[in-house]
Amino acid sequence: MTKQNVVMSEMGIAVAAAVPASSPLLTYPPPRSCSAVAAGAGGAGGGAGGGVAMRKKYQAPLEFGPAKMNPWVESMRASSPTHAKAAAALAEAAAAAEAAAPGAAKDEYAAWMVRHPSALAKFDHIVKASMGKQIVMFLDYDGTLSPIVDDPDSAFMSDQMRAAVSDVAKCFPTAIVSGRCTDKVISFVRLAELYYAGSHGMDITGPVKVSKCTKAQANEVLYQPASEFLPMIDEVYEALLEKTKSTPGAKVENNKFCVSVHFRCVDEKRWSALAEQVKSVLKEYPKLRISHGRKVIEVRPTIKWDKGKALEFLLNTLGYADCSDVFPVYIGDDRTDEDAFKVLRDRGQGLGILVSSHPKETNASYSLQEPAEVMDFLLRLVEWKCLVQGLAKRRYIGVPPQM
Ligand SMILES: O=P(O)(O)OC[C@H]1O[C@H](O[C@H]2O[C@H](CO)[C@@H](O)[C@H](O)[C@H]2O)[C@H](O)[C@@H](O)[C@@H]1O
Repeated sequence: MTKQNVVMSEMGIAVAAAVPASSPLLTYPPPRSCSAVAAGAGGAGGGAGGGVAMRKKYQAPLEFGPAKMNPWVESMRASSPTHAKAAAALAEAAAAAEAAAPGAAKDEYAAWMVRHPSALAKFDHIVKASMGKQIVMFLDYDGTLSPIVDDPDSAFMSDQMRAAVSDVAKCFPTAIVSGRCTDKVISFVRLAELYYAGSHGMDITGPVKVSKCTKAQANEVLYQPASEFLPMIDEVYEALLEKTKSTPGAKVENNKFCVSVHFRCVDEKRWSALAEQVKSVLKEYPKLRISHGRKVIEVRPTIKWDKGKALEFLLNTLGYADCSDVFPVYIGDDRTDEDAFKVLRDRGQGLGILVSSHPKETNASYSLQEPAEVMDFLLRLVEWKCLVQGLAKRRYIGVPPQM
């Protein structure tokens, strides 16, 4: 097996301590009002951190000479947990901060956990809220089903995770929603029975259908709202490849309806320069915009379409438009997943679960620390569903439930 440099999930907690309480505030997403706090975590579709703005922690000031740090880089850093390589230095800084303000980071984490409790700890509460409703599962891929690694082409999910997702899909309609192109994410997940919404929801396919004539198997294409952008995306991909090839470690990934420019393996001193390279290419493409992810800048069409819209499209496709008896559960780790969390919050339906081991401003109601916890949560859902179904069957055939 290829040895991968997996991002350390526990870094978040350690690094949290490294930032003084006076550090500046995060501007994304904008702080919400106190009324949103009142909706609180734990409620179906309930809100997240509310008006309490999170500090912009984990961010040692970057030295880029006299020039100001590129705002794209700043924004990307805000959503990128620290890499294992920086662990030693940050642990040291964390210890120093802990000495300066003992317990501050722990207190902040504890306060965040009150607003975004563990979906495992609150499992009974969650399934109770879903009673009498159809659960529909939405799962992000990178950082949710697979660990974050240096090489995007090697972000494989484990066989155990695949089995858990397969079991979940037997119990509930299930979709994978990813920034990657649909073909790539299908090749990683390898489960024919799922819906896939790749390219940040711009390429939606249904479960595999077998053609009667040719016996060929293919995922049925359901919606591609950005198809007119295909030639432009190919062109900008080539331009970005050319422009960034001088930056060691930079990687450009063609995700069909969008392009990712990876910063993960680039020396942080070069991040601003790389962001400038991307910016200079995009000047020629006013119909494209950017979003940020975990050490990645994503280039995509300016159309009003995102993971939240994809979630709504899939609910409609599954026949749950305007239904009150559906309970969508969306699990994701990244900033682009916030669009989906927000849709659920605004609809007051189901719930969002953020995968993060450190405090982050989010529209999700609950949290899970890492993909391993996501797997536990999925397995518990399956177990619960089997139990409920078993009890229902016994009731139907008149067998008394066993104690
Ligand atoms: O929506 P997602 O499924 O979470 O996809 C978002 C991006 O994920 C991938 O990049 C991230 O994971 C890589 C592998 O662990 C990591 O090297 C990179 O730093 C992360 O940003 C994917 O490669 C991107 O194309 C997706 O947009």
